[in-house]
Amino acid sequence: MESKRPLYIADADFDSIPETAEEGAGREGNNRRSGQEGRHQTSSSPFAALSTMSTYDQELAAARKAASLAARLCQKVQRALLQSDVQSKSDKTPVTVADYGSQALVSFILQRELPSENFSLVAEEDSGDLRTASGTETLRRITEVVNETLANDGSYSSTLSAEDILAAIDSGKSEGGPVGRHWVLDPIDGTKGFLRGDQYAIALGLLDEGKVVLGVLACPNLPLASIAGKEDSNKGVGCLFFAKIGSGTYMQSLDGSSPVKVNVSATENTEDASFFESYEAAHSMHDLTSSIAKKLGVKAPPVRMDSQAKYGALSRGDGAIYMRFPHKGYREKIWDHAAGCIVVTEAGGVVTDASGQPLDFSKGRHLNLDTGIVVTNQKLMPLLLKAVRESLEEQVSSL
Ligand SMILES: Nc1ncnc2c1ncn2[C@@H]1O[C@H](COP(=O)(O)O)[C@@H](OP(=O)(O)O)[C@H]1O
Ligand SMILES: [Mg+2]
Ligand SMILES: [Mg+2]
Ligand SMILES: [Mg+2]
Repeated sequence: MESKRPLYIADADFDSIPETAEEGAGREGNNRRSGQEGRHQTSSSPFAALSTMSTYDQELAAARKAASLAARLCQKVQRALLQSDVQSKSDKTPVTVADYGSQALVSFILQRELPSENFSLVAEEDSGDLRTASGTETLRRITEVVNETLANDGSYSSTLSAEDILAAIDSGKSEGGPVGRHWVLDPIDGTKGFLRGDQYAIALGLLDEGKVVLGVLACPNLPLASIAGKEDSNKGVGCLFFAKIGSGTYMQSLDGSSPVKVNVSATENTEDASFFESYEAAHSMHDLTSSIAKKLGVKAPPVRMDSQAKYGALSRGDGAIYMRFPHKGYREKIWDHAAGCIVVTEAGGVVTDASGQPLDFSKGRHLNLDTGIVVTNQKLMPLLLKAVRESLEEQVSSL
């Protein structure tokens, strides 16, 4: 049964946030910080900063609402996925009714909640294929599922036409860049995981003058409890991670439980540090990450997972390292990392390219990267970068 409760999340919700993730969710996992030694705790209450800072609060509330509602849409489509809901894009990657529907819904909600003449959205999908004769049925399904989701939520009285849906999707064509504010959206990150019934995420970030200032990750198939050491990690109602610059990272269940603050693993011991990587070998070189893990003495096998759910899981200490090394020639997109990056950094982690440089989200729709992306805590990063350097050198010399 779908809940009909509107998803609007007011600032007052922060009043009930418990002090730690353990308190709120009764989670397992033994490799996290014992106390709240987070960088942003300047007062006895972890929420003082949130309640006094007004910057980006409205934007964050709108982003949480948009991502939560988009997650409901995706869950509905995933439950009843039809073969006709899946298309292939010109670059041969898959796209579904849910990718388009999620993008239309998030775009609609952001524009409704935050009316602005300067609305700018950098998003993955466009309506090109939907405007062709073969896209007509897909567009009908998208329109239907978006309107059903809006009607079930009940906060808006609007019914969107097929033209409104196309326009909402195409608002995502912005080029982003270093000036002004730009929303960055991956309506379904990990479409291949979504199709397999595995992990996927709705990833929404906000850039202000080229920097990510807030991020929301809705992960409908990620359990609220730690997945560290678990075989079956696809249960429960799903998680919503959110972070605002200078205010830490919080997690709540997608059905609206109280948010809890999360922190990355504090482990300083590489042997205990399990690592995440893409499930898809085509997205990241598994042989290279295996050589890096070996140099670090990592004992556990890699945790292979689709989407930015990896950043979410890392932000709460389910594992300590995430490595991503695309095959030669691939250009990373900003929507694949913007939300995940701030979710991890606000939880005390570090995200860099393979040479240790921070990711630069100000260059347009792509990231200009040196080889790969690595993520871990501050203590482990120098060791990880050293192992990466050595493994990359060995890879070059073996050619
Ligand atoms: N050859 C490739 N190398 C690296 N990443 C790729 C790729 N082809 C697609 N991707 C990206 O990898 C993302 C999924 O990452 P992951 O492997 O962590 O699940 C995809 O996001 P979408 O699913 O939104 O298209 C897509 O942007
Ligand atoms: Mg895609
Ligand atoms: Mg993606
Ligand atoms: Mg996507």
